[in-house]
Amino acid sequence: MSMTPKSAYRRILLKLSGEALMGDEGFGIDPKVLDRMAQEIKEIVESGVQVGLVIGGGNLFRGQGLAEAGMNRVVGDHMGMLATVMNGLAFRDALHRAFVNARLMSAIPLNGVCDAYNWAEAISLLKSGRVVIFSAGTGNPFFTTDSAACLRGIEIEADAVLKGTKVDGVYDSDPNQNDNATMYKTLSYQEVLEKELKVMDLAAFTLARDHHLPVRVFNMNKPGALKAVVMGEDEGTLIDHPENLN
Ligand SMILES: Nc1ncnc2c1ncn2[C@@H]1O[C@H](COP(=O)(O)OP(=O)(O)OP(=O)(O)O)[C@@H](O)[C@H]1O
Ligand SMILES: O=c1ccn([C@@H]2O[C@H](COP(=O)(O)O)[C@@H](O)[C@H]2O)c(=O)[nH]1
Repeated sequence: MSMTPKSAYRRILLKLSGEALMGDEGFGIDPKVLDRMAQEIKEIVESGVQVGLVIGGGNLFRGQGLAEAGMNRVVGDHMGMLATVMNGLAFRDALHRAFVNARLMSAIPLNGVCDAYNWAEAISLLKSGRVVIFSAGTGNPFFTTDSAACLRGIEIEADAVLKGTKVDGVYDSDPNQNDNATMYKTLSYQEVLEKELKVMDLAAFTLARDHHLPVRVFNMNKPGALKAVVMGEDEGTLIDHPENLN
């Protein structure tokens, strides 16, 4: 009988911060971060977990920032969505180098570059053990990749959205602004809304709440944290309905 520990999830939607892909660089992608994350994903795929992936674009472009600099917001958002395709291309390449089978889909069709988003095909690929990267967000301006993560997470019937970010979890205030910020181990969706904690934008968050999709926030820069989350360990912050929290 196998003594391999069992993972807590059958299928996950993993959201990785685009900003965290910069590593020590000021802009763009640090290959060291890509390779480390690819290895961590390889380990969980080999343990039998199906992985859908959404990557942010904050290391390259954000529509809001571009609009503040004078650009049309919709054009800026288009650039932001294309930035997530670039991150997706780099990440698929890193997964292939790590011998992980991966497919890249885009909500904005880019013939000859990657596949167009197709729900049924994504489910079939996930079932066959491929990592599926969902890029170009929702395909619409005025949204974020957190909304895309929750949307795709619901569509693929993921057990949870695992949000990899640059801090250890959700705090009572921004830990990058306040040294005395305290981290929560668990939170209900309602508490997040009442305390106005910055976990995700409201559109993403209410989508998760209304579709009973748990969200776990963890630090993607902490080696082993993703594995710990997938094995059901008490890593980061879990957000769910109160009846599902201990
Ligand atoms: N209450 C809070 N708890 C945790 N982090 C917080 C909180 N308030 C603000 N933050 C900030 O939110 C940041 C993480 O945000 P998030 O992961 O959504 O964004 P991102 O890095 O901008 O992602 P992307 O690059 O994909 O757009 C943290 O680095 C932290 O400084
Ligand atoms: O559905 C979406 C998703 C994203 N965008 C634009 O892309 C950037 C990058 O995404 P982040 O979530 O901020 O990392 C975002 O700021 C938007 O400008 C979008 O328009 N629609």
